[in-house]
Amino acid sequence: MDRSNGGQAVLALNAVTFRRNGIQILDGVDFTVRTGERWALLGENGAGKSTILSLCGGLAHPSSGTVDILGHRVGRVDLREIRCLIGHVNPRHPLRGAPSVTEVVLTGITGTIELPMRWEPTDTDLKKAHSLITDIGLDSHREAPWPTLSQGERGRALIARALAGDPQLLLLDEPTTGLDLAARERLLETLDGLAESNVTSLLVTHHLEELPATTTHAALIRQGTLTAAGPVKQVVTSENISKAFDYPIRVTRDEGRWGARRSR
Ligand SMILES: Nc1ncnc2c1ncn2[C@@H]1O[C@H](COP(=O)(O)OP(=O)(O)OP(=O)(O)O)[C@@H](O)[C@H]1O
Repeated sequence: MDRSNGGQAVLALNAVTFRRNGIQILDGVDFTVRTGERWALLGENGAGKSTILSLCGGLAHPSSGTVDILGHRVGRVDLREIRCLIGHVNPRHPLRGAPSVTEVVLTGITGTIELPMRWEPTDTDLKKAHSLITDIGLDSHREAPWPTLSQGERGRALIARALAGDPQLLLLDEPTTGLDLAARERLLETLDGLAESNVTSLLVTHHLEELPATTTHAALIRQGTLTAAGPVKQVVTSENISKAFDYPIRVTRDEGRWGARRSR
């Protein structure tokens, strides 16, 4: 396994292409995410971000090239085995009925959308779920039914759900989309808090303002091709962002957080 830069490769994409219905969606995508790194994947609408995330989550196979997830080559192993090592935070998480926050978080342990019939959590499972709920600041909503939660509360509950499975990799698909200012800041605080436990993560977003301050690396994608990838300070620059979005943008950084304005 590749260990350069000190960390083990958690994700390695090499010369990845992805085609659907005769359309080339990804072309020659290369990047490696190592243990403890927190990556952001940025690009305009339709650039191919979600497609990369689904390859990284073992939800799709590349048309050519290779994808290695936690040392497993996609195509050579049962993808279900890989998926249980990954926490996938998807704001469009499909949920029926009205499970409580605790029940939703417990589904991170069972690896299912709903709690399996006749499955009972052990005391350890419950303690773990409750401790994660405390960590994300939802103690007072522990037994609240899902439909009554705000979008921000759901976002945080889904992060707790993803962590309940002790993932070796966390994938976050636009986790702050649609949140109000305070809810977004709370969620970013939660994500920054995860940095202390050295969780390896890959977060997809369109907006620089939605990058956690603890982001270590970034990849920029335009029309299915990476235009830059590497340490965040080198990648998230006015020049690189303007190129990726094909628009003149001035990038700012203040107290660790990024901002973007049209450059004049
Ligand atoms: N099954 C498919 N058949 C044809 N085209 C597809 C298919 N799936 C995705 N695409 C196209 O591939 C491109 C990349 O889609 P993807 O969802 O990965 O982009 P994205 O960067 O996540 O976009 P957004 O920011 O808008 O969510 C888009 O142009 C999309 O229309």
